[in-house]
Amino acid sequence: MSKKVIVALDYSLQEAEAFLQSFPPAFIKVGYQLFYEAGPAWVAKKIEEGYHVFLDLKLHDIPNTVYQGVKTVSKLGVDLLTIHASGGSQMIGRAREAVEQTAAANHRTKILAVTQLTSTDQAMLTDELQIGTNVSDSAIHLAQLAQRSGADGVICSGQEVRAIKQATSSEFLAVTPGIRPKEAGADDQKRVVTPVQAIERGADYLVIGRPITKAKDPKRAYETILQSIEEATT
Ligand SMILES: O=c1ccn([C@@H]2O[C@H](COP(=O)(O)O)[C@@H](O)[C@H]2O)c(=O)[nH]1
Repeated sequence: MSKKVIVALDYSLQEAEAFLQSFPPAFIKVGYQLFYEAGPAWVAKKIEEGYHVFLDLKLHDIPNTVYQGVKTVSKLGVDLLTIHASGGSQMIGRAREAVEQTAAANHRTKILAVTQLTSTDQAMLTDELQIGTNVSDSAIHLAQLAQRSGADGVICSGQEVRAIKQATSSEFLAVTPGIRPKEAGADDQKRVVTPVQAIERGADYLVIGRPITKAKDPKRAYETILQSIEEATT
């Protein structure tokens, strides 16, 4: 069960190392802040040490540029890598081609396509971005596009995970950030659910950052979340 919760290490390199010394989760997410400072060699070292790594680079560019970038980073052996679904079918297809080409005998990086960021709400989609669809409908549409184009799964809010599983398939991965235990504040997240809600709606992995990393006792916060999931599923 502990592999279900991916801890987002939105930290400097020094902070990340200190965190992992005090409490090593099985699955870690490396985003811009840590990757830009620590670099690919650090990620490769963590994989060698036994961590499962989700590299959250949210690539979004022309198909060839994404292909070249994915080819380079997937050689590291990360489990999960993000691109944006809104990059379109060709871009997603090229990302899939890249991970197929760099796959080892027993390992292939899985491509996850970001649907609508969990920090986006309806008002932002309509008023700022001038996209005239419902935010959940848009996430479902992008998930179907991602599946058709070769992604292994999506990043979505727990609010849409059930509908996305129905519109795609149970094997198509749904990875959900925007997770907030009841007692935690939402911060900049808009489409949030609790850990138990995400699991009950069918999420394959939960991505959790600040409710763990900013807690007074991160290990305890992590274990409390795992326990709540365990209790809800047994
Ligand atoms: O739609 C998305 C895509 C990615 N994220 C990432 O997940 C974590 C969430 O951190 P919290 O501190 O638990 O809010 C963060 O690293 C984001 O970059 C997301 O939140 N939403």
